[in-house]
Amino acid sequence: MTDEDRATPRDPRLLASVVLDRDSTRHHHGSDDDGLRAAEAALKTAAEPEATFKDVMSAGGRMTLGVLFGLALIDSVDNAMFTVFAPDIRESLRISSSAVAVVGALAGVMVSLGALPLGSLGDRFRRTFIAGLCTLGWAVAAAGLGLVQALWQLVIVRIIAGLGKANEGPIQGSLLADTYPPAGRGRVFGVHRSALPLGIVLGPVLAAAVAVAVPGDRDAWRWAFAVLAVPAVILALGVLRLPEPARGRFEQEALLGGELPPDPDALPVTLAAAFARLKKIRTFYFVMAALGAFGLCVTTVPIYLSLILEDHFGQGVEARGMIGAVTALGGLIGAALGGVYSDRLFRRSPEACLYMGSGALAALGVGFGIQAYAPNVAIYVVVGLITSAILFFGLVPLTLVVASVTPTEFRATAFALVGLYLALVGGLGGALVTGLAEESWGARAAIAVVAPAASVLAGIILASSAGHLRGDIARAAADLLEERTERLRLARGDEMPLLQVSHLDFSYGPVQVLFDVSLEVRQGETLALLGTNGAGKSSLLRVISGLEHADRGAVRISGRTVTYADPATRVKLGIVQVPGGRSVYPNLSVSDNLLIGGYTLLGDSRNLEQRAHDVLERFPLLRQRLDQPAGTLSGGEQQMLGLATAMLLRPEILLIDELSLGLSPVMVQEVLAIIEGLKADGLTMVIVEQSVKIALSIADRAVFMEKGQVRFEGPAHELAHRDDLVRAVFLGKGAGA
Ligand SMILES: Nc1ncnc2c1ncn2[C@@H]1O[C@H](COP(=O)(O)OP(=O)(O)OP(=O)(O)O)[C@@H](O)[C@H]1O
Repeated sequence: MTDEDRATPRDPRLLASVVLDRDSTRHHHGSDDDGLRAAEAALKTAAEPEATFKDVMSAGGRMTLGVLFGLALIDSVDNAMFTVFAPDIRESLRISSSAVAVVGALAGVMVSLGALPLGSLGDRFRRTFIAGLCTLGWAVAAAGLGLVQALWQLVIVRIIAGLGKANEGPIQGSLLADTYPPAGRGRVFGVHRSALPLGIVLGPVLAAAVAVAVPGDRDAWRWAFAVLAVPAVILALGVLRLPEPARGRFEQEALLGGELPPDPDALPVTLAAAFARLKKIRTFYFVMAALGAFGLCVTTVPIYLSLILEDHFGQGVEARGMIGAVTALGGLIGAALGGVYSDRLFRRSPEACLYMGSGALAALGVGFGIQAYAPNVAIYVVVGLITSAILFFGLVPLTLVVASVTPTEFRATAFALVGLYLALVGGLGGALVTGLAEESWGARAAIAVVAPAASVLAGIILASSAGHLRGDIARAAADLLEERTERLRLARGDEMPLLQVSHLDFSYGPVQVLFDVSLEVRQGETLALLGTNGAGKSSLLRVISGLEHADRGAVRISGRTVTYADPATRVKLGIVQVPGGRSVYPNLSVSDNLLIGGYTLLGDSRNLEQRAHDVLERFPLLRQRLDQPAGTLSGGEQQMLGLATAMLLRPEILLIDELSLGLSPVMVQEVLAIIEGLKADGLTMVIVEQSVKIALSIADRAVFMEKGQVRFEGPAHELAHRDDLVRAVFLGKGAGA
């Protein structure tokens, strides 16, 4: 037993509570806690005993991997066949070589473009349905390819084919992660990835077989693609019948001892919220940066390597295809070894698995550099076999690392981003950099410079994320545990706070302004949010109402998690914010302001007139000015109009920023009278207010914030006696309240 084992409990649930405790200690003391990382490493090993591939298959069933492998294989075969048949397609359709090349690249571009929307859909809807539909579309495109007569038709079918293929990374990746236990995921990803090199080998074989079957036919390629449509349809039907696993089920079982019951009220994750969260997962951020750099090397360099085969070794199209197929065999071996070793290393230590990936990334570019200067074809092929093996050996652990640090709610989006960075960021950059280098120095020197530089840089970036890996895994685990605690509270029928903010971190770009903020507001309560200048009060309100997205933590309304929901959804659930300052359409009349404000936020005109009529009962002053342009209202009247518009939305909880800012004392009294009326009617409110006196006169409870942290929370009358805090607000504002 190692020291690490002794220092951390073996029971996953106990471990997760260690994680939570240590995480909160880290927040309070502001220090990074090594113990947290050690705990999470043990969590991984404790939760998952070593499993044979047979165990892994019996846990998830062979069907899912079999069908998804089949899908990946026909995708790859299709690509390979398109390359092989490119000259025939060119002749049949009487189009130029460059047109065929552009169309050939089109499918790849569509894979990149389609991945993100598909990933986002995959985080919301049945992934088996999406994958099935994409494959059916793909099958239609393959059959259609056999029928095309003109370039534009070719473009359309290849666009459809590319979109169909785009499900592979995000949808199939996340399905695999949720179907097979983490202890065997490396091997599962390895098998799935090996479909790509296998397709490169089989594509030319199938093409040759069809050419033999239809001898002398210039249109043999049409038959080849039509043939491919048959297994595609069968696989599409197969994927539609696959079981849809719950998202994150293995993580839940390991940590919580069972799956969380499905949440029928779960709200869709918005892309913006997923991005905000993902970019704050440091390991993920580093992986993306590394892949951007790696893409410089891996997307365009192989094309220049192929040019070298022609220019320096005089190899024609067929020979080049053959060499491509032979070197792809290395990829098969690499993917298999990558799967076995990444599982083994991850079990031992997640960092080791990461280093395996970074070492492979770095080695690949060096391998390409050597391949570019191969003295003859034989050495070129041998080095090509090795580089192909290294590539697939390195991609598997990366997938495993990404799966382990990303929240399971948007793992498909995370997988989509991986592909996007590699292909678009790296690919476009690679085309530019390698192209410029090739023009100046020739293909060989360009490869020898660009490929090692980019891939060693990628390896270094990736390796330097190792220090964050355990902490990121631990935080993903802790978030899951916290979600479970809240769901249990809800299921038990405990009285839930109307608003709950839990362990919230938030940053503007690199600058963090909220640190582990937690607070609760009960039904009917008025909470004053006080604090020094720049303490983060407005930012907190913006995160609650969804105008900004948290780096970490949760926002719930009546126990329902809205953390990843968009502002409009939150408005519909009753979270309504009255923005600070003058927030009216100045050229529109007061009544139009009300109606438009209500319409844009509600998205329809549901009884708006009636609602406006009801709301105006409270705002007699506005009623007298209904036809007056809002811009001509005084500051206080505009503040009232903002309040009235918010009330039109029938909020469950009203968030008011800077209630009395810039108002005359008389106007303050009028606004306060309205707020008191709302309070008497039982409306729940959070009020950010500069004046402690005003705030404490209407609030039941107060929260005092300083430098992004909650310093005091308690009954309003208690805060009135905390001279230190009250003085801080006075001093912070510099003016009396
Ligand atoms: N859009 C923004 N971009 C970058 N930084 C911002 C942005 N808005 C606010 N900040 C910074 O975030 C921190 C918190 O600001 P916030 O407005 O939330 O504080 P506050 O408590 O409402 O302050 P005040 O009472 O002075 O309005 C401040 O340091 C501020 O400079």
